[in-house]
Amino acid sequence: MLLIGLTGSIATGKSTVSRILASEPHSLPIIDADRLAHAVILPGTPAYRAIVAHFSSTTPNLLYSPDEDPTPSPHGPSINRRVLGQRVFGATEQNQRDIKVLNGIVHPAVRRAMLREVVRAWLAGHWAAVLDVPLLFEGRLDVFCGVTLLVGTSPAVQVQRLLARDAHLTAEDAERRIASQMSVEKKKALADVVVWNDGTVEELEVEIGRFVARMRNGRGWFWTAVMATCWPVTGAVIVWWLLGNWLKRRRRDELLKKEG
Ligand SMILES: CC(C)(COP(=O)(O)OP(=O)(O)OC[C@H]1O[C@@H](n2cnc3c(N)ncnc32)[C@H](O)[C@@H]1O)[C@@H](O)C(=O)NCCC(=O)NCCS
Ligand SMILES: Nc1ncnc2c1ncn2[C@@H]1O[C@H](COP(=O)(O)OP(=O)(O)OP(=O)(O)O)[C@@H](O)[C@H]1O
Repeated sequence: MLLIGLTGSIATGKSTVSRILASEPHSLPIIDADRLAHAVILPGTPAYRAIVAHFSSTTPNLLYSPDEDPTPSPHGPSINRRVLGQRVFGATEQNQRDIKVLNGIVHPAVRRAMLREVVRAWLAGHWAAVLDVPLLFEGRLDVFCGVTLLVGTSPAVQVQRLLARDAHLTAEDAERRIASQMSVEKKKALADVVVWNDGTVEELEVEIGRFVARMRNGRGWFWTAVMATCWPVTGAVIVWWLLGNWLKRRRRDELLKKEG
């Protein structure tokens, strides 16, 4: 099964691309890291307890009051993600420390949940699955993907779409969220395929259709049959390919370092 690592900065169109890939004629399973990150911090989970223990005493209104809680639970009040986002996204040293702590709590749980969904997609016999992960390169999850697909927009379109979608964010909030991610230029250097999404959704659908066709054509029936029936070959190919991906990523990191 081909793992397609889908990434991009905030509001560049990952969910829109995911929707295209999930619907006819592609019908691919989508493993959405944002959705999983929300699920693993619900009341009663270990990540919830760790976040409350670390942030609640210094973050007013971190937890919803019972009458405002959008997802009431018998395990306790939900975390107000808007409030937590305001606490951790930003350029100050305190923000950097906070996001590190939050990532350290949430990311291992998300990775475990992702692995479970990948196995489920594979058992269901899909030819490919999409890992929709905003922090694919930052978390080095690209190493596990057969191909990485970056969705990009120009900065002006990105801010305009972000503010139109998330009306509660101010222009300053938007800039802070964008600033807490790797730059688009760097992501472009790390991605295998780049799709530019400054145009219409219809134009995006055509681009994605071309990308899927290329991926399908690249999968020879002979190797697919050998991999499906001969486990030692499958194991050897996976190890070989992981090593290749790791080396490719190292080369790209070195190039980026040289370019400063
Ligand atoms: C801070 C939180 C509570 C804010 O929740 P909120 O619902 O307001 O935003 P949401 O989760 O939908 O994220 C929107 C976008 O923000 C960006 N973003 C989210 N987390 C991070 C992060 N740790 N670093 C940089 N950008 C991030 C991504 O582009 C994401 O698509 C939430 O984003 C979170 O728990 N983040 C830490 C976990 C994480 O890294 N999630 C990203 C996928 S693993
Ligand atoms: N080509 C397009 N034309 C017009 N609007 C678009 C286009 N692509 C995406 N949008 C809109 O831009 C907003 C951001 O897109 P989307 O939610 O897909 O981005 P995202 O990368 O998944 O965001 P996030 O990082 O926050 O999860 C949405 O409101 C979406 O409907």
